Amino acid sequence: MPVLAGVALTVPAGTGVCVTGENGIGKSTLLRCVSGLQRPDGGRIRVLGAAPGGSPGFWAAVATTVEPPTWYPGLTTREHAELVCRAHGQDPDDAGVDEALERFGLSGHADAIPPSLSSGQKQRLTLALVLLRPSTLLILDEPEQRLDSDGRAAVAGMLAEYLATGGSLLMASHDERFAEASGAALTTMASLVR
Ligand SMILES: Nc1ncnc2c1ncn2[C@@H]1O[C@H](COP(=O)(O)OP(=O)(O)OP(=O)(O)O)[C@@H](O)[C@H]1O
Repeated sequence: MPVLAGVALTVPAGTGVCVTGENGIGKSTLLRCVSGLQRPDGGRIRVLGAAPGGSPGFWAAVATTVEPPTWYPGLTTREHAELVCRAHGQDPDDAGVDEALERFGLSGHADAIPPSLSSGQKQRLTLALVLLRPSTLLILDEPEQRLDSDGRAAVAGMLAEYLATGGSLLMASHDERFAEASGAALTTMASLVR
């Protein structure tokens, strides 16, 4: 049985869209297809003018948390952030690794390895890493999950800042207040079916 049928969605450049809807309705499947991590049986998906996922250029422009992160054995929180910066051609100091860890409340855990962090701290690190690297489009699956209320407010503010500086955002969320605070337009999964 198809999960998604007749779904149409456009995210204009420089805007944010948040898809809401009940458990199992297909939000993650949609984000996986848009990220090129899952291939639909039919239909057409264009991301930044091309098919998703097929080129290094796509992954240079698109930062996503749709796929759960895996951690490098023995590398600390700070080293993960430095690695992400270097992989994207940024000097970690210029990119503001320490500031990013501070913003995400991870300064005290900079020298810890990610598996030792709490689930909410791991989610903070995951978001810190996608926001630290340069990108044109963020694709986030329930970024608010496992965050406390201060963390949600802080991340919503950072997403609003990302949009204000020209980025585009597609996310799924169960928290409408969080999505609104991030500056994303809310749309229900059901309303996307034509
Ligand atoms: N790997 C898989 N194999 C088979 N079916 C899957 C798989 N992943 C998801 N599904 C099914 O696809 C449907 C949509 O799941 P999806 O994860 O996209 O929903 P969702 O809207 O993101 O849900 P949630 O709000 O719980 O995160 C569900 O019926 C689910 O059972």
